[in-house]
Amino acid sequence: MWKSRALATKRTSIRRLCQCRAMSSTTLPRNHDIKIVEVGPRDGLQNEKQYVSTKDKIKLVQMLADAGCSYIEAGAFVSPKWVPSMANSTEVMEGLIPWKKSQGAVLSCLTPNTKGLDLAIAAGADEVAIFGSASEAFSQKNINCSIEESLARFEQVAERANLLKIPMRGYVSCVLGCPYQGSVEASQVAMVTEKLLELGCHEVSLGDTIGVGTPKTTRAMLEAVQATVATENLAVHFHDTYGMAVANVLTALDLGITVVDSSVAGLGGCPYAKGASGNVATEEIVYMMHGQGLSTGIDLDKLVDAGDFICGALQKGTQSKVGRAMSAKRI
Ligand SMILES: CC(C)(COP(=O)([O-])OP(=O)([O-])OC[C@H]1O[C@@H](n2cnc3c(N)ncnc32)[C@H](O)[C@@H]1OP(=O)([O-])[O-])[C@@H](O)C(=O)NCCC(=O)NCCSC(=O)C[C@@](C)(O)CC(=O)[O-]
Repeated sequence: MWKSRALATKRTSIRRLCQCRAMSSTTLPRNHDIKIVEVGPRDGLQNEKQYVSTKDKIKLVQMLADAGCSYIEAGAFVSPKWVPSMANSTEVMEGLIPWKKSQGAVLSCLTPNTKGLDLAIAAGADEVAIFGSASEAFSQKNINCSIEESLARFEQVAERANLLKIPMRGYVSCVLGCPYQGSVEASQVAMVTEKLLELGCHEVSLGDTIGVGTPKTTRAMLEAVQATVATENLAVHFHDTYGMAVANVLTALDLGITVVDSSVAGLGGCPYAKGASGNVATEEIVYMMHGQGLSTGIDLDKLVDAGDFICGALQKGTQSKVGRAMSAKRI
């Protein structure tokens, strides 16, 4: 009984994955089974106390692209008073322009308002991202306005981005819990996701900002969102605070979601979510996906090199178990 149910679930997941591959090829060019959005240079570094120079950020992006990362979130055009570590995003993006001409990687940046959008465009961003929240309290702390006000701000960003044909991604934070208000309703996650898609986002990334989700809560939340939103427009973004991130990614994959955000060396954390640890490490996701027979386009050895490089610059060890294991083997 259990076995046949498990088999039926597996078949449904594979069918969903195939449908998803077929659909995504009509929206965005995809050469691989899994699209990994490498968020290390932004989400990974935004919370670091240690100053990371423009030169080192540029080198990190280049090493990630060389490892095969084709989608890299390289910076954030947010208030430098709120997030000082992203203050050199213009210099980073501009420094990458000569190199970018010969590369296929899409470089994106966070843009909370039209001021951020203008700066991102001027600096040569290929894609921008607006970021909302499913939690009212987190929205106030993170971007200093209510959810409703944030959507009005994003409407202005979207109007201009759509006019200029700049692809726009959306984020919904706190999809499985909020550091300030506790539980978050899945219906609220679905509502904000739908609004961001209506504004023209090609993809919305669902963020477990404080990493409290388990496979069970992840499944329930994703199924609630999938009831109103097409699977091919969804991405997942897990922080690994309680060590559940890889299991949660696998749950999302089982539900047909093939876009995953992750951060090299498991860097990261959110300045507005105390105690939240880094994003799931890209090394872990690549290792797992390749082990599942799914392609990512990423060379794990070169990815580990990129992780070693940035950890050296930060003078700290990697948070990636795969990274640690592979480095130990090399020695
Ligand atoms: C949204 C604002 C700007 C509102 O901030 P505000 O203070 O309400 O905005 P304001 O319009 O009153 O402006 C205040 C000052 O900021 C400046 N300003 C205004 N906009 C910009 C801009 N775009 N770039 C640079 N400067 C800007 C503006 O010019 C002014 O400068 P002043 O006149 O005082 O010198 C602010 O709250 C902010 O920057 N917040 C940063 C939030 C952030 O970056 N959080 C971390 C990323 S989100 C996240 O981590 C979650 C995610 C995406 O990873 C998913 C997940 O994990 O769940």
